[in-house]
This record gives sequence, C-alpha cells and structure tokens, in this order.
Amino acid sequence: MKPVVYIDGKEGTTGLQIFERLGSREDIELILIDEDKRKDTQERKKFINAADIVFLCLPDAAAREAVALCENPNTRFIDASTAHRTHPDWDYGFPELSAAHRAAIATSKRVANPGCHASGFISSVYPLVKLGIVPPDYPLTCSSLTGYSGGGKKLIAEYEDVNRDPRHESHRIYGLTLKHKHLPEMTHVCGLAAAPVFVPILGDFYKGMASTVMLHNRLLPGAPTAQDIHAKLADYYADQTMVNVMPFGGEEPVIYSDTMAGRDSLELIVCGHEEQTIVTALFDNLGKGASGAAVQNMNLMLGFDETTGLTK
Ligand SMILES: NC(=O)C1=CN([C@@H]2O[C@H](COP(=O)(O)OP(=O)(O)OC[C@H]3O[C@@H](n4cnc5c(N)ncnc54)[C@H](OP(=O)(O)O)[C@@H]3O)[C@@H](O)[C@H]2O)C=CC1
Ligand SMILES: CC(=O)N[C@@H](CCC(=O)OP(=O)(O)O)C(=O)O
Repeated sequence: MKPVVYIDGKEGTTGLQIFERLGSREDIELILIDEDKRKDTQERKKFINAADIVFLCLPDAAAREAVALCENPNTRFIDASTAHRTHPDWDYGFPELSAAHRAAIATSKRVANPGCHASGFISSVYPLVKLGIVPPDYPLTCSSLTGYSGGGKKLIAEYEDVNRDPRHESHRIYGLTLKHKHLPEMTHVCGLAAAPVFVPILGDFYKGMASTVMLHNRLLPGAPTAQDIHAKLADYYADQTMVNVMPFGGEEPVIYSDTMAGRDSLELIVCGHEEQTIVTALFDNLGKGASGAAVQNMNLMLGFDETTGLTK
C-alpha cells in the first residue's frame, strides 16, 4: 500500500510548491480535499486522520488546530509554520545538521520544518558552534536577503499589484523591532546564549535567499582564518547532497540572492581573510527554505531516497 499524503493549505504558496513536487509521484497516494471544503474543519479532520503524512502549510494558529484535530496515532505531521519549531515534542527538520537530526526525523511523528531565514543562519552557525569554532556566547550578527514569496500570498499580491507603492523597487529592511519570528529557533537549535542581531531585507524578486553571518576571527578561540573556517565547514558537509560548501571565496566576486531560485539545495559560500569571515547561505526560500525541505523530510520519514522529486 502506498503511503497516503495530505497537504493542508495546498492553495497557499508553500502548499502549492509541495503539490508541484508531489503531484506526479507514483510512490505515494496524494489525497485532495474539495476546493470549497478546504477550510471546513470537519472535512479537514477526515483528511488528516486518513493520512500517513500531513503537510501543514497554514498560519500558525491553523497549524496548531490541525494537530489538535488528529486522533489517528499513525498520522505523521510535517509543519511548515512557526508553531512547533522549538517545541520539545517536535523534531527539527534539518537532516544535514547531524546524524542525530537525520535519525530523529526518519522515525518522527512530528517534524517542524525550518523557517527560511532560520535555515540560512542555522546551516552556517550550527556546525560552527558544534565544532567549537564559534562559542555559544559569541555576539553573532546576520543579514538575510529574501524574495517576496517568503511573505506568502499577501506579500506576493502587494508586490505584484500594478498600483503598488513605487518604493517597492528598492530593497527594504524589515524586522526593525529586532524580534523576528525566526530568532527563537535560531537560538534554540544552535544552542546560543543569546539571539543574534538579525537584519532581514526584502527585495523586488519572487524567490531566492542569501543569509550572511559575520565573524571577527580574532574574537574566536585560536583566531582561525577565513580559509580555516571554510575547510572545517567543507569537511562538515562533505557527505551531504542538499547542502554544499562552495570553493573558498565563491565562484564570482559578487553573490546574487536569487542564484538558487528553483532549486532545493543550499550552497554555503565562505569569504574573508585573516581578520574577518562571512558565511553566506544561498538557497531558494521556497526550496530548502520551505517546500523542498518539507518534501526532503517526507522522503526521509517514508524511507525513500531523500532527494526523490527534488532539484539539486
Ligand atoms: N512562503 C515562504 O517562503 C515560507 C512560508 N512558511 C510558512 O508556511 C506557512 C504557509 O505559508 P505560505 O504558504 O507562505 O502562506 P500563504 O498565505 O501563501 O498560504 C496559506 C494558506 O493557508 C490557507 N488557510 C488559512 N487558514 C486556513 C484554515 N483554517 N484551514 C485551511 N486553510 C487555511 C490560506 O487560505 P487562502 O488561500 O484562502 O488565504 C492559504 O491558502 C506559514 O506558516 C508560513 O509562515 C515557511 C517557510 C517559508
Ligand atoms: C519576506 C517575509 O516576510 N518572510 C517571512 C518569513 C517566511 C518564513 O520562513 O516563514 P515562517 O517562518 O513563517 O515559516 C518573514 O520574514 O516573516
């Protein structure tokens, strides 16, 4: 029997991208709710309880509600929302972080899919902390450029409106309260003593993300050079397929934030010299930042090849 899969929130940005990746697969049975009942709680409850895997592509409150509707002990969730990312009963869905993360996801009934900006930050910082290169109390800073699809249907409509504010042509800094909703998972997953100073920046392009972490090498134990840090990260991710460390300094003297649009893998680019290092995670906010990562987690949970249906 094929595993039964349901996407709750299929008409949203993340849901549609998951559907795109699963629609033609013959190794699963995708069950589809009637369009006019997609927000009907009783109907959603039936679908949730009939599925082996449920993707939640919903606002946080609706994601919590969906989990509460589940009475089937065999139903397994992959939640794309922020609702459960630091919840102790949920496993964080970033398999490349460690063998323990991958093993936990494979058998988990509750997987929290990482936030997009958080994926960029954590892909750099988790291994650096684990390897002892960055102490947990180091004062980290990060800027993160994103395409507007990261804000879902509402932000897409705002950016694609013919009568939009003409200032949307320029990049805009947001998260000015310094309380961005991804900070708890960045801090928790990396085991940091304090949240990083985090500056998200929204650009006038549909999808793509470049999250840059900045380091003063002399403040790190043993004062490693940027090349040393590159070598450690390259070694850490050497066996991974969907996270790749690029040659030192990257392939060009500049980094375009939409380079990975349409792909499900993530590239890390390390630049710098003796004094300073930057590590940039380059990926698609809808790929490794959301739907691609969610499908990778599903593959792992069902025992399929992790990259089935994904674009490297
Ligand atoms: N966009 C991105 O890059 C990323 C998004 N996420 C997260 O994924 C989740 C979904 O985001 P995104 O796809 O961008 O958001 P969208 O707004 O594009 O989609 C959300 C979908 O959920 C539907 N919905 C809302 N309430 C309910 C309900 N009670 N029952 C059923 N369906 C409901 C909406 O319906 P309607 O169409 O009528 O509005 C919409 O189709 C969010 O939690 C978001 O934070 C995570 C990582 C990245
Ligand atoms: C451009 C934009 O607004 N992006 C969203 C993050 C999108 C994302 O990762 O969503 P969740 O954490 O909700 O899953 C933001 O910065 O709040």
